[in-house]
Amino acid sequence: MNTQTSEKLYAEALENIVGGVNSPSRAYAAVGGGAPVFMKKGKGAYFWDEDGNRYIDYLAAYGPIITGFAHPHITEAIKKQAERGVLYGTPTRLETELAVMLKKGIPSLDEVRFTNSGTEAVMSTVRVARAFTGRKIILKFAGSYHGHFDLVLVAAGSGPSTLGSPDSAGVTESTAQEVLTVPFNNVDTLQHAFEKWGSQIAAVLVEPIVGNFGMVRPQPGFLEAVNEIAHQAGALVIYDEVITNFRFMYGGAQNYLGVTPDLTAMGKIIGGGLPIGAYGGKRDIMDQVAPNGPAYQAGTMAGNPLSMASGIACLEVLQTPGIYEEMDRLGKKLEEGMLAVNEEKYHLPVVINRIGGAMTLYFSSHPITNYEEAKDTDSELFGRFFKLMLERGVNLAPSKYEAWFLTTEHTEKDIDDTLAAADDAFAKLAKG
Ligand SMILES: Cc1ncc(COP(=O)(O)O)c(C=O)c1O
Ligand SMILES: N[C@H](C=O)CCC(=O)O
Repeated sequence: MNTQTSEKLYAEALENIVGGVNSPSRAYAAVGGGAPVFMKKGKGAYFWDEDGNRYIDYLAAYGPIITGFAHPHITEAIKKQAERGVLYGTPTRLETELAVMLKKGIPSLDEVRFTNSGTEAVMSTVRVARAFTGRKIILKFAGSYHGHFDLVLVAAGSGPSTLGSPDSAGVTESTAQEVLTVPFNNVDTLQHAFEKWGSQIAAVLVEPIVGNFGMVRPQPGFLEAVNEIAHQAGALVIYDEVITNFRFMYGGAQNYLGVTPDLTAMGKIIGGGLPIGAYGGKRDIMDQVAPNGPAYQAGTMAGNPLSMASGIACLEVLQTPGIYEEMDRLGKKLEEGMLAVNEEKYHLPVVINRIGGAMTLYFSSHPITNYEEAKDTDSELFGRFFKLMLERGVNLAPSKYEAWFLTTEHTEKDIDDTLAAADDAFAKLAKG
């Protein structure tokens, strides 16, 4: 495969953009290095790089592109809005329209507020929880990722853990002291943390289904225990649904699992690929937010008409009957196909965690239920697998900690082609 143009563009980018990328996850540091492929255009489940190579894509831009690239309904909505102006700095009917759609999908939202990114959304929920409870400490789970504001860059997963910097430089010791980190899926340590610090904990911040040390389900009863322990101590529960909202069904992971938080942070899919974040929850808690209450949060671009129009169009597409069932069916076929071919021919240590159309393949001989187990998987094998798949025209996220996302545009043939690529890649790995 010729990737000369990507290599040239990467060299130029390195001269001008720190690390050559605008988000560290996009570098290939965790998969053996080299120039990331530079994409030029995308359509449906495929994109094409600057050298004209075509890839079946499972990155989905780290999750937002659930309807595939350049979906006609979303593209049309963006075009129409762009012609009317991209930003007004006034309220628009689009904001209420999207807010109502979010509320219909996720019934725990009495009121919402839009932001420009998932990071801002989570950051705002933390501020609101502190304002509401008058407490300082946030308890979160090791290896989860909640964006890049200071507080959540303590023991953070995804990009930070991939690059070996889960505790970012530049985060002050006093900020780090405001965070407690415990293992996911472990009620005992959660209970102990609350026994010691309970009266100072403002909120538990949790990805209800983890997407940032791979896809990891909560064990039965775990999220119920989180609610019970937190509420007993007077703390709130915040779900970070930036990855999971509208991912497995038309609603949140909270609907999918049947558990309800006090506050929810959202992002990615709800903007249809344009920058967005949102947060919401119970009315009495959300009424802490300015102009109703004393917790300030704002944004020049927040609720901008382009992101609203794109988000509305994306959620309209996701209301198509059967769409989530089909992503689940194709995801299952991909999961079972890779496991079967490996078991039959190669016997590599492969574990796949899948929920609907989102999955992670780990090179591991043990199940993955928490961050420690995700760390203890073979990074070197994953790096080689990633490159072998890329050479065979299949694009994955360049990290063993990220998810593969199916879109509404992947077809049976795409899955068959991906399975053929995986068969080939496994064969090379098995040879050593
Ligand atoms: C669970 C979770 N929370 C928050 C974020 C931050 O969102 P953004 O990158 O839009 O700031 C991400 C991803 O980046 C995420 O996966
Ligand atoms: N896993 C992260 C979000 O979901 C990756 C996004 C990024 O860091 O660019």
